[in-house]
Amino acid sequence: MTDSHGDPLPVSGAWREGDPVGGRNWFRPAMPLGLERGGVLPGYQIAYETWGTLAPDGSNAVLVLHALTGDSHVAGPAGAGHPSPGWWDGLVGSGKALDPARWFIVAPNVLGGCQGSTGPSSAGPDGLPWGSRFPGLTIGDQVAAETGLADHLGVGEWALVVGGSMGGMRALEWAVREPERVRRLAVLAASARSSADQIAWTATQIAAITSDPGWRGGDYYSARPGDGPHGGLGIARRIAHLTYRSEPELAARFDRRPQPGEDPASGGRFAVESYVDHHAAKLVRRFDAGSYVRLAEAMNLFDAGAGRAGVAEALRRVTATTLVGGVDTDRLYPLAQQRALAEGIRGAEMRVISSASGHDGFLVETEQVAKLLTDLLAA
Ligand SMILES: CC(=O)SCCNC(=O)CCNC(=O)[C@H](O)C(C)(C)COP(=O)(O)OP(=O)(O)OC[C@H]1O[C@@H](n2cnc3c(N)ncnc32)[C@H](O)[C@@H]1OP(=O)(O)O
Ligand SMILES: N[C@@H](CCO)C(=O)O
Repeated sequence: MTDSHGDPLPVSGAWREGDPVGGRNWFRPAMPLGLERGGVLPGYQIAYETWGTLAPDGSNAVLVLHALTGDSHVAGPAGAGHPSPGWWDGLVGSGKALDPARWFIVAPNVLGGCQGSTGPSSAGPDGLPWGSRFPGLTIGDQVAAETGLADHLGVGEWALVVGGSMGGMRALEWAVREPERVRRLAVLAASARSSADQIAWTATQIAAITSDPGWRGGDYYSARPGDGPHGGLGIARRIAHLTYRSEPELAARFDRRPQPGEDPASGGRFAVESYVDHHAAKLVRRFDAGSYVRLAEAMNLFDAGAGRAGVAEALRRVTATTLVGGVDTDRLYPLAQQRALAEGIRGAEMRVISSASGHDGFLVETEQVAKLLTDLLAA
């Protein structure tokens, strides 16, 4: 099976020998998953990694939920089956905020993703890639799959559920849907429902992918290598990446400088152009366009208040000790959205992460996030 670049998908990577703290496992429930938008998903799997050991009384389990293009590899180096190094390496490990000596840390790859969990690039019931037949998912469906994983692992109640961005949506959904199973909650750089601005940015990214002739209606997996919608996926990433960073940061880092050795006036690139090209190329090498579209749709549909008499009512269900974090320069999920979340959840505390990096601040400012989690875990 190939990705949108025509390269083999990194879906079958086994646990790497020598990984100091983690291993990847698969949860394959026997029951199909009924979906909120209709239909069922038969025979799915959730890839996950764990660090540490579940305490006999089950009190030390921590669920870490990744963002749009993240994966189960929260910590540790890149390697076979892990195209990127751990995205929160500064937070998980000996002496860190989430120390495996104390906590049993679980990180699943999201349902619909492409890093081990079932998604559009996975084989469907007939053995062929799901492609366009892969059903539309919601954040609620993804959390439902994760509750199955929690049952499988013997985790009745999470000591902490934490996530940023799309991971923050899932963390919030967990605390609203399963309040008795979430003792502490950390929602970072997210909101209770996707805003018009977020929907528009995401829809534009989806359009970039689906208008690439290589998309083939979502059924490009048997195209010859290199013939998938990698151009469209790269444009989607360029758009997304700019929303993840801040304007002052780009000005300070790149200004109008040309990329070394290139002249923008003669067909060369500005340094900032080369920077977004680089991030596009990197994502295209490690991510599947079909997953990007399905996950982006789920984010756009997210509204914690849907079917629950509105956001205020939904947030009232949360019983977890809650910390909401936002990044002061986040132009995609502005602070006002996290403030509203913190106001709506009983007893929740609001923390502001100071960063030049915009939305990506929740990934970059690991020291501040570590402090936030350490404080919450001490509560
Ligand atoms: C929670 C999650 O699930 S998120 C998933 C995790 N990973 C990703 O999303 C990967 C995409 N990257 C990102 O989102 C961000 O880069 C982060 C948050 C991971 C890291 O942010 P930062 O440390 O600030 O990195 P920054 O945005 O400056 O990018 C650095 C890269 O740009 C490259 N770069 C910088 N300037 C230029 C330039 N002018 N031309 C080309 N490349 C450039 C660097 O060489 C570096 O490359 P590398 O990442 O291949 O080593
Ligand atoms: N850089 C992150 C940000 C999304 O919130 C990602 O790609 O998942």
